[in-house]
Amino acid sequence: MNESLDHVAARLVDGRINGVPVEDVVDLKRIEAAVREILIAIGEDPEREGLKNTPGRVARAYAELFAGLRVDPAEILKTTFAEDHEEMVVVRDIEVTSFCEHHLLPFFGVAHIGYIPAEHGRITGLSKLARLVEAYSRRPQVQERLTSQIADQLMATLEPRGVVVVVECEHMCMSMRGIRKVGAKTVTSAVRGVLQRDAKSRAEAMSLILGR
Ligand SMILES: Nc1nc2c(ncn2[C@@H]2O[C@H](COP(=O)(O)OP(=O)(O)OP(=O)(O)O)[C@@H](O)[C@H]2O)c(=O)[nH]1
Ligand SMILES: [Zn+2]
Repeated sequence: MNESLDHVAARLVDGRINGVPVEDVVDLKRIEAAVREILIAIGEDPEREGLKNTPGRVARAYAELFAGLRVDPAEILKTTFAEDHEEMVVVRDIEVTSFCEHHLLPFFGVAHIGYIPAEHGRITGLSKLARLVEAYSRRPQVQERLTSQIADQLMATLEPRGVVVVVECEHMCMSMRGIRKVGAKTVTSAVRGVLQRDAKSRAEAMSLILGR
């Protein structure tokens, strides 16, 4: 299987995800067999008209939904620009759709990312922040890890003065089943560098991020 997809806005087009054949992204046959087994186990008939093509569909959907596992997030941040901007850059409301690794049910919401470039440092293209979110969310996840992985990758690759990441999501495993609390939002944050040390900068970052 391919180690890496060249970018992450994973979409299945003509049997390919970002140009990579779908069978190189996941083991389609294995997923198909497993889904067929699940259908039998829940008491369904996998041969009936409506379900006949379901194992194949699920396999192709999983290739798209878990494509982040084949992406090297450091690659995404390779294109940078030298810029003397030593103030906060914030991209707010980046859509998140991911899968809780405990139940393989979706969680979804938004991520907000802020960073302060280093003195005479480098900035990244704004879309790369959203691509980073995609790379880490298109895999089995927990929200806390998603949040800290984004922050840590930005620190490691861009070497900024500070980073803050806030993720707000609703988890289907809490609303569709189990405790069944629809609308409960989980908010996680990861703060790194100067923003961790300096309460005033952190407060400014948070007010920009939360838009209040
Ligand atoms: N910390 C954290 N927990 C999560 C996340 N997604 C799902 N969970 C929780 O993972 C836990 C798994 O708990 P278990 O007791 O092993 O599983 P369960 O019996 O299905 O739990 P219930 O959901 O309480 O019915 C649940 O409390 C979920 O709410 C996440 O992103 N972060
Ligand atoms: Zn869950």
